[in-house]
Amino acid sequence: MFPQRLDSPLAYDIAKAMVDGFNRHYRLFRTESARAKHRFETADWHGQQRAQRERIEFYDLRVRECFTRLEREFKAGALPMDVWQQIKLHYIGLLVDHYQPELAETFFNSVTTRILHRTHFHNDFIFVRPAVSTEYIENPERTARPTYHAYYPTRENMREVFKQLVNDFDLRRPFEDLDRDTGYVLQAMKRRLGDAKLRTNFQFQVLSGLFFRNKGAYVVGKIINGFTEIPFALPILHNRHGKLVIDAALFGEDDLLMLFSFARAYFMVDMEIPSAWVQFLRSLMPRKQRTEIYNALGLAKQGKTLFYRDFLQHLRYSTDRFRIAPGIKGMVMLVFDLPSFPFVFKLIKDYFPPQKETTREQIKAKYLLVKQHDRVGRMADTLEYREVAFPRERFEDDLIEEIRKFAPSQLEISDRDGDGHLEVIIKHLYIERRMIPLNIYLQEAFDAGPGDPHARAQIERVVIEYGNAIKDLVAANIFPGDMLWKNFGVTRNGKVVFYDYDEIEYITDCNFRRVPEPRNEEEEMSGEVWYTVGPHDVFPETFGPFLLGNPQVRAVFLEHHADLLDASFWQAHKERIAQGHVYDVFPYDQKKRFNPTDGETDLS
Ligand SMILES: Nc1ncnc2c1ncn2[C@@H]1O[C@H](COP(=O)(O)OP(=O)(O)OP(=O)(O)O)[C@@H](O)[C@H]1O
Repeated sequence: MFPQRLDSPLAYDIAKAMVDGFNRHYRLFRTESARAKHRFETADWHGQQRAQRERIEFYDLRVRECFTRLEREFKAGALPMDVWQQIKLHYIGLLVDHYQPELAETFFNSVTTRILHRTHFHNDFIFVRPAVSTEYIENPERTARPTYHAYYPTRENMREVFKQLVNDFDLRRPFEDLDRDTGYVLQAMKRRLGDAKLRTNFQFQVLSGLFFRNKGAYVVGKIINGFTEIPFALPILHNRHGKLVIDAALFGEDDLLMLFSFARAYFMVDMEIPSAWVQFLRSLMPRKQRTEIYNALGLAKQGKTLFYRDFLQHLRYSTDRFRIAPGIKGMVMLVFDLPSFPFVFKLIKDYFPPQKETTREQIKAKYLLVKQHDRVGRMADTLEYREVAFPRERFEDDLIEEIRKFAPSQLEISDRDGDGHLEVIIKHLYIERRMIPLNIYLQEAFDAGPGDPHARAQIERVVIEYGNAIKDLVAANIFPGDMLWKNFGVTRNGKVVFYDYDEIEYITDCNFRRVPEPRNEEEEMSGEVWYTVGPHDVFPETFGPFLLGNPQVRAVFLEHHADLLDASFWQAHKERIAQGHVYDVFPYDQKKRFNPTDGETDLS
C-alpha cells in the first residue's frame, strides 16, 4: 500500500545515510579505476593486478560499513515496516538526479536485505525492479567528460583525425611510432570497409576513457558509415623498449566478445555514468547481456542483480525442470542445470571421497582466488549466491534426492514466505556459464569414427586449444591441479575453459619434479608409486597415461604440446614468475598483431 504521507522523521535521515554510503563506495571505486591509467603509464603491472584484485572487495566493505552505521545511529533492525517503506520512497527521491541510480538501488538492496526479514524482500521495501530510469543521464557541467566522443574524418584527413583520437587519451608515455601504427590501423580498417563509399554520416564514436587490464589499455568504439556500424577495439601495449604501440585492430562483435569474455578479469575504467557506457557497449555487442557487461566493467554486484532478475524472468517464461547436469559427476561439487537456461548451478557437497583432502572453506577459498585472479580467458567467472529459492515443482525428484544425499546441509524445502508454494532453498551456490564438458565433446567426435574428417578436425582443434588453455593458465601462475578432460569445457566460440577449481594451486607453490630413476628391478617393475611424494610435488611426465589414451589425441598433443609433459617446462616458468615476470596473455588471435615480434611473446 502506498503511504499517503512521508511522516517519519527518521526515514529521510536513513535514506540519506544510505545514499552517502553508496556515494562513498562509488567514489573509491572510481578513483581506484582511474588510477589504472597511471599504473599503465608507469608499467606497474604488479600494482595493476593487485588493484584488480582488491577492488572486488570494496563493495562488501562499504555495505558492511553502511549497515553498521544504520544499526548504531538508527537502530535500523527495530524499525517498523511502514518506516522502511518511506525510506525506499525517500531514497528514490534522492536518486532523481543521480549519475549511478541503478548501482545505488542495488546498494540499497544489499544493505536492507541484511536487516529485513526475507518475507519483506518485495518491491514495497527493496528494488526488486528498478525505479529510477537510467535513460539519457548526462552531466550538464561544461567541464564534464562525455561518455563518448565523435570524430568526423574525411578521406583526406583520416590519418590526422585518427592520431588526434589517440592523442586525446593523453597517455603520458610516448608511442614508438604513432604514425606507423595509424597506417596499420587505417589499412586494417580499409580492408574491413572494402570499397564502401563514405557516407555523409561517416564517423568514429569512441568511448572517452581507456579500458585497462593487466598490461594492456584498449580504445573501444565504433565506425559508423550509412546504416553500417562496425565495433572496434585497439589494444595499446608497451613494446620491449618500453614505448607504446597499437598492437592490433579488432573489428566486429566476435572480436569484442573475446575481449569482454566472462573468463577474463574485470576492466578498470573511469566512468561517471556507467549505464551510458553499458548502453554504448551493448550497441557494439547486442548478443551480450547487460549483466555480463556490468561484470566486465568491474560492477559485479550490478551484474549479479541483473542476472537474478533475468533468471526469475526466465523461470516465469519457461516450463522445463532443473536436472543433474550431464557429464561425469563431480566428487566435491554437485552440479545441476535447467536445460533451457545457459548456466550451471554448483553447490559444495557435505562430504568428499578420501582422495579429496579438502573442506568447504578451502573450496570456497579456491573459488574466491579465481574470482580475484586474472582469469586469462581460461577460467569461468562464477556468481556466488546465498539462500536461493526455486519453485519445488520445477525440480526433478532425482535431483532433490541427489542434493539430500550429498549436500543435506545446503537444502531446505519449505514454504518460507507462506504463499502456499513449496520452495527449494539452497543455502550457498555458485552459478557459471554452461559449456560442453570437453570429455563429452571429444567423445562425440570419437563416436563419429576416425573416417569422419569433420570429427578429426574437431579433435585436432580442441586438443591444441586444451594445451593452449593450460599454457595461458601457467602464464597466469595457475596450476589447474586436475587436468583431466572432464574439468574443461568448450564455449560457444570454441574456446577451451577450465572450471574445476578445487585443486588449483599457484605455479610458484608447486614443486615440479621428474620421476626418479628406479634404484632396482623391484622398483622398476612396481605398478605402484615407489618414490616419496611431497604435498606440492607434481610429476608432469605422468600426465600422459590419463590424457592420451586415444591415438589421434596423442599424436596431436605430442606434436603441439609435448613440453607440458616435461618438468623443466613448468619449472622454468615457475622461476620466471617467481622473479617477478608478468607474462603477456593476448585476448585476441596472435595473427591479428601488427608486429608479432614486438614486446614479449606468450608461452605458446
Ligand atoms: N560450467 C559448466 N558447464 C557444463 N558442465 C559443467 C560445468 N561445470 C561443471 N560441469 C559438469 O559438472 C561436473 C562436475 O563439475 P566440477 O568438475 O566443477 O566438480 P568437481 O567436484 O570439482 O569435480 P572433480 O571430481 O573432478 O573434482 C563436470 O565434470 C561437468 O560434467
